[in-house]
Amino acid sequence: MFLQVNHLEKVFQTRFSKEKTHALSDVSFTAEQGEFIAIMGESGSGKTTLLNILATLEKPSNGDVVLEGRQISTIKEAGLAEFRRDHLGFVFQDFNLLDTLSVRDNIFLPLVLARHSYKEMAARLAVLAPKLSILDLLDKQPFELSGGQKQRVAIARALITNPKLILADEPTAALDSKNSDVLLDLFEQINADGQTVLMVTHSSLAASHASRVLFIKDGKIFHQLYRGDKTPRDFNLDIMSTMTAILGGE
Ligand SMILES: Nc1ncnc2c1ncn2[C@@H]1O[C@H](COP(=O)(O)OP(=O)(O)OP(=O)(O)O)[C@@H](O)[C@H]1O
Repeated sequence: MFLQVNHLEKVFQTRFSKEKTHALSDVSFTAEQGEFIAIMGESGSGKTTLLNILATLEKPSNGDVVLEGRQISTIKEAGLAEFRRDHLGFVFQDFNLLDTLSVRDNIFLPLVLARHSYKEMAARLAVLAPKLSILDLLDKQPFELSGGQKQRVAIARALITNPKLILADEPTAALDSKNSDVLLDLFEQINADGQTVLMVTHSSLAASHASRVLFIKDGKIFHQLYRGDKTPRDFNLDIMSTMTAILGGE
């Protein structure tokens, strides 16, 4: 099994108050390599917390995550940056591009940190840039780009290391429908190449491109839907009715 998430629990307690928040109470699921999974649930249901635990940015209060046989909570603090760099790709809502670097150097950054040669970086970018339609943006600075362009650059940066697991938090939130479609098509293509995508989204339209949708409610997996041979349009209707059931408290 590529990814196993076992009984994750996360309790937040702020230093100044005794009040505890159970962000996750018991989340378990598994994922095969090459799946495209969307995670949905109402605001505050724990989606970002789940993604942050998978990203090794937060530690669970209980439970564990096993990625390709490796229990990620046992990785020492000193090894975490390297683990993230070598195994994970991140696509977040705020693009986190560095304005002092060109677009090309922003994309190369993870590979520079991993000490890859310029030749190798250029070869990988030559494959990715046309797919993301960013060839003519490479010499610009991030502040010269539109939101959709920045997002595509951030995606190139996430993909350039060829990560097996891509974690995306609301990747279409800042995009118009055309750019959202480009991004979602790309995620579908990535899956065909064997990479696994886990995407948190509020958009049923975005989720309808996934092969499976997990719904979180009260800190647990409330329901899951498989796309099967449904078109995104039909799958979208199923997703919307499940969301209505969750919001309606049925
Ligand atoms: N660092 C933190 N300290 C304390 N409480 C937190 C922290 N991070 C999240 N929480 C709480 O945990 C719960 C789950 O938050 P989380 O951000 O995971 O939800 P979400 O489903 O991603 O929400 P949204 O859809 O609004 O982004 C919320 O009640 C939130 O207030």
